[in-house]
Amino acid sequence: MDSPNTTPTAEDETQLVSRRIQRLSLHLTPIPNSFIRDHHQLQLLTCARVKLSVNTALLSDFMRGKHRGIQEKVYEYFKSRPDLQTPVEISKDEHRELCMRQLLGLVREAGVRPFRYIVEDPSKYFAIAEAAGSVDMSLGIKLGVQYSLWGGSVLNLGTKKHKDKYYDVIDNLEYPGCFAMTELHHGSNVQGLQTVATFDPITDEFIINTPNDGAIKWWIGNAAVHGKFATVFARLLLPTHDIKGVSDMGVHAFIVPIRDLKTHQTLPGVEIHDCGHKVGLNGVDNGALRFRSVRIPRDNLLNRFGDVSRDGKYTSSLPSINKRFAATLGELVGGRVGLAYSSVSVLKISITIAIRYSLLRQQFGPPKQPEISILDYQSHQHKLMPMLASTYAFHFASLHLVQMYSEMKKSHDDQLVGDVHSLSAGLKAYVTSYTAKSLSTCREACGGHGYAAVNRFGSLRNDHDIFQTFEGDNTVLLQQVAADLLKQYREKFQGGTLAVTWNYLRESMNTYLSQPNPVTVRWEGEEHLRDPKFQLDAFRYRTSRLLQSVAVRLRKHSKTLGSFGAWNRCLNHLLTLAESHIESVILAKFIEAVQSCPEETRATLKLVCDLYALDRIWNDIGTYRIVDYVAPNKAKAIHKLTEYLSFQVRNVAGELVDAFNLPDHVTRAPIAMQSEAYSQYTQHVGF
Ligand SMILES: Cc1cc2nc3c(=O)[nH]c(=O)nc-3n(C[C@H](O)[C@H](O)[C@H](O)COP(=O)(O)OP(=O)(O)OC[C@H]3O[C@@H](n4cnc5c(N)ncnc54)[C@H](O)[C@@H]3O)c2cc1C
Repeated sequence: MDSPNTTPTAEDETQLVSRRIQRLSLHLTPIPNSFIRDHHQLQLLTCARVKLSVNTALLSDFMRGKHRGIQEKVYEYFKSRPDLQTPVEISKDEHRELCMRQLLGLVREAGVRPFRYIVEDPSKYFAIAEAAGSVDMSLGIKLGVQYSLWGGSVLNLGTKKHKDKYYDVIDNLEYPGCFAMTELHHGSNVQGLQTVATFDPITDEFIINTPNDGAIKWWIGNAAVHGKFATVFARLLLPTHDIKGVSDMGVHAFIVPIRDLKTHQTLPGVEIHDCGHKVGLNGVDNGALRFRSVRIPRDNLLNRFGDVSRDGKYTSSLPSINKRFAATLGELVGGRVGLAYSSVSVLKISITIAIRYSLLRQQFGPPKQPEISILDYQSHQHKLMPMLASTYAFHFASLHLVQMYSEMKKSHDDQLVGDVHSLSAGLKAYVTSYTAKSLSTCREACGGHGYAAVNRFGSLRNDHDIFQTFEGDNTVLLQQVAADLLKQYREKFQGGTLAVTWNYLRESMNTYLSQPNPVTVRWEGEEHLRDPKFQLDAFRYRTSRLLQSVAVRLRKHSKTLGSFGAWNRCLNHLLTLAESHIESVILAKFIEAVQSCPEETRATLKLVCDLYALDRIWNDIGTYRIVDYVAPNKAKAIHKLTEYLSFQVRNVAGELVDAFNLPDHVTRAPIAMQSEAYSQYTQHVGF
């Protein structure tokens, strides 16, 4: 056995190390868990750079996706225009103007036209938005407000007449616009919006009105400075001849001009204020809007899901207010898809900086020996390696989401629409929460130098933080996932079909809900623990248990508390269920990527995937232990193997971040310019 029972001598250790290197060079030959002893590990790390050989170029090719070309065009454009790069210190007003110039430059000078891809090829649109966000997150969001929110609402909620009138001027930025949904009193609860649009049959116009201060549109991107138009979400009111006088048809979207096209003066009846300096994203001009009987032509109703005729009759292909509301919001999921995708990109930048610096930075070491790299500390590996594995996992999952979204845009298949809705909500919530926490961990992993603004963690963290809230608050979105799972669960027992993402529930619910096999719960061999079937089964088992148990609890509590109260009583359980499900979807996509990647990259990706899976299982080991899905010896083996895999990933961490293929002028942090050691950093402060 490799694992000695007595304390090894220095000679034993050296032999041990050299045998180990031989074995590891044979691409991850399984090694008994007992091999790793804490006191050995530092020795191993300091004596040898044990390394799996990584084909970085091939891995990078596999990762880069089909739209890398247009992303490089974005990067190159900004590299060629240093005057358009955002300086570390900049005032709010300057940042807003710069951000607008960046967008104009990208669209008009570099000829990158995102708008056409919103419908034609969404994956290309997301690739452009991601690259723009890597240049400056404010730019990515401003671009998103213009094209995905304002432009997307016109294309997706309007009809041909709107497209004919607005397409070109949105595309070329002649008409910068806003998406005005949120109000002071209502953000997540969109059905509670109070702004009204009352039809006036005499003049054939809608009258847009803010009935009280709570209905002031708040946080509206592009409103404070640049916007000329806004898509305003308001309750459509039709005059009736009964005692009520009006009939409320629910929330609809209207195009409302807010500034004069020539003079840029605010139009009569519109009052605009600046939401002011924010925690981050100060390149985006968020504003508040109040409307005082602003008249717009009837044609300005975005009438794809509901229309009003000249004589004030309402028509819709959808039978109820709820269905129309769902269809309207359903068209807006693209924003969530984009945020999930861009959040992965932020995580890539952040982990790249942290890992490059952690490889460079040396602190302490064994007596009379050189100092070691901080990434050689087990604690550092524990902070950063599962995060690196998660970044890879999220990369594949978000690509899958983008693919599904693109298919949905083409086919409009009902089942796919439901699936994309849930998955985009879940992934957006899960990934953005994870990235937000990771940004702080990365900063801390870089010590004091991580705190220098030039090294980017501050702005990345501040700019990204709101990703957890806009386009749907994460806690609210996860509830949508849980609600969908419960719906699918009920349908399953009524013999209905399941959407693609939940298919595993039908296939294996019964297996998962039976008692765990008393033999396999004790299996602790590395081969078993690294078997994707074991890993995926463990994830799905947890989701199935959570789903079944919450369904029982909801039924019980709703008898006394009603459905709203019961939901609230089980809320934490529901959120855990949603996260668990999303984790299992992420793992399934990662396993597929391992299976489909080029042969030469498989060992590397399999290693990273195993770390992702086992780290997540270990994080939730209590759940598995409570139901005896995992016996104590197996739990211990999982823990040891997770640490060992972290160590193995550390040995290829540099190559793994290189495979993200982020040029230095995109990562920008001087501490991440590994080839030049500290020279960029010292130059930055004036040496
Ligand atoms: C920088 C920025 C830019 C924005 N841009 C735009 C824009 O261009 N256009 C636009 O229309 N809007 C925009 N928004 C608004 C944004 O979409 C909303 O902030 C978001 O939808 C959340 O709404 P809220 O702020 O009212 O939070 P709330 O809904 O009040 O939520 C507050 C807290 O309550 C919790 N909570 C709420 N409901 C529940 C529930 N059912 N269960 C459990 N917990 C709950 C949430 O988790 C959250 O922690 C922007 C916001 C910001 C900050």
